[in-house]
Amino acid sequence: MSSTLTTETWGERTSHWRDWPAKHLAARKRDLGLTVSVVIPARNEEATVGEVVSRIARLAADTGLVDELVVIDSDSTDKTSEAAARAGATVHRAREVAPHLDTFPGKGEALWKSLLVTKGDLLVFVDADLTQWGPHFVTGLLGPLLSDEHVLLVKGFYERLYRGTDGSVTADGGRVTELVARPLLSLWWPGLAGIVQPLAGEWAARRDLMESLPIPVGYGIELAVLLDTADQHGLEAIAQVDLGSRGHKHQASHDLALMAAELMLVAERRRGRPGHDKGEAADPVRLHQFIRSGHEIRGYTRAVPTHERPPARSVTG
Ligand SMILES: O=c1ccn([C@@H]2O[C@H](COP(=O)(O)OP(=O)(O)O[C@H]3O[C@H](CO)[C@@H](O)[C@H](O)[C@H]3O)[C@@H](O)[C@H]2O)c(=O)[nH]1
Ligand SMILES: O=C(O)[C@H](O)COP(=O)(O)O
Repeated sequence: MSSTLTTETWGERTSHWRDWPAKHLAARKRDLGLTVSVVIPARNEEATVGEVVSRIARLAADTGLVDELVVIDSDSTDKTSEAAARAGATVHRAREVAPHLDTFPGKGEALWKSLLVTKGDLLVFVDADLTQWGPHFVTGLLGPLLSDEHVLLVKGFYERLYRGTDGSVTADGGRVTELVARPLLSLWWPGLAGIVQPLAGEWAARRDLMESLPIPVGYGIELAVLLDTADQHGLEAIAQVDLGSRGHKHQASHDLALMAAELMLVAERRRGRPGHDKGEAADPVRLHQFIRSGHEIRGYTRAVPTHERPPARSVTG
């Protein structure tokens, strides 16, 4: 089945997960002699991480497509590590990986640390808070990497389900994608505007690529990797795959504002603001927010994570 996306630039680099049967991929992987690591970053995801791990572990056992299944516990205060290990993952705590390199909170940090403890030639990233998804996310993302050596980065895309507080489900998810990422790309990187889910937490990349890029420690990682890959390797290095539908645990809009600020910072740096080169820590950036309490409006600020890790290859030698 082909994807229905027909934009001129992206049409030919867009596929559907059904285009990539697991059996064919496993044979191709064997022929190429490549190994695959699936990495799941998780902070306080004890409710969902076990199911995500166990379904991918089953795919690994059934197909031989996954050589390593790793959860990076990102400073969880619940039983995420235990649930992930019980379900069959190898678990590392982000702060305990290469402790001499210090530690930062954040998803980007978890994925950067994963580069120091995994071995796969191909890396597949899957979020731990998924509620609607399937192991076809993994096979779909591997398809373009196993079929075309010029592809370095594969982004998943899907219908974004949104579960309201009353339990109703609509296709209105992806608030930061719609309100920040898409406008940023359309204004400043129109060549990338055909990426359907630029912030997708489900994506795959070659290790060589990942080890060559600076990685923002927070939620800027997806946008940074997309922009830097396009900048250094061209749009030909990027493919995307239709993965169907995806549901996940939602953050409050108020918290997503921090993510939005992180994305704007990543974009601003890559637009070349003087004195804010890639990978350089900026001055502290604070997000100003307000809470109403009775008749009072109270202002407060939160720190926006600004740090970017250097390319992993610079610390692994
Ligand atoms: O400090 C953190 C925060 C999150 N996570 C994990 O990262 C994944 C995604 O985090 P989540 O808070 O669910 O992000 P979303 O609100 O869903 O944000 C979307 O947009 C982000 C910005 O591009 C992407 O990083 C996410 O993967 C994508 O789902 C989950 O498994 C989290 O447990 C960590 O490991 N450490
Ligand atoms: O991609 C996004 O915009 C964020 O993950 C938020 O998604 P949500 O609005 O579906 O929670």
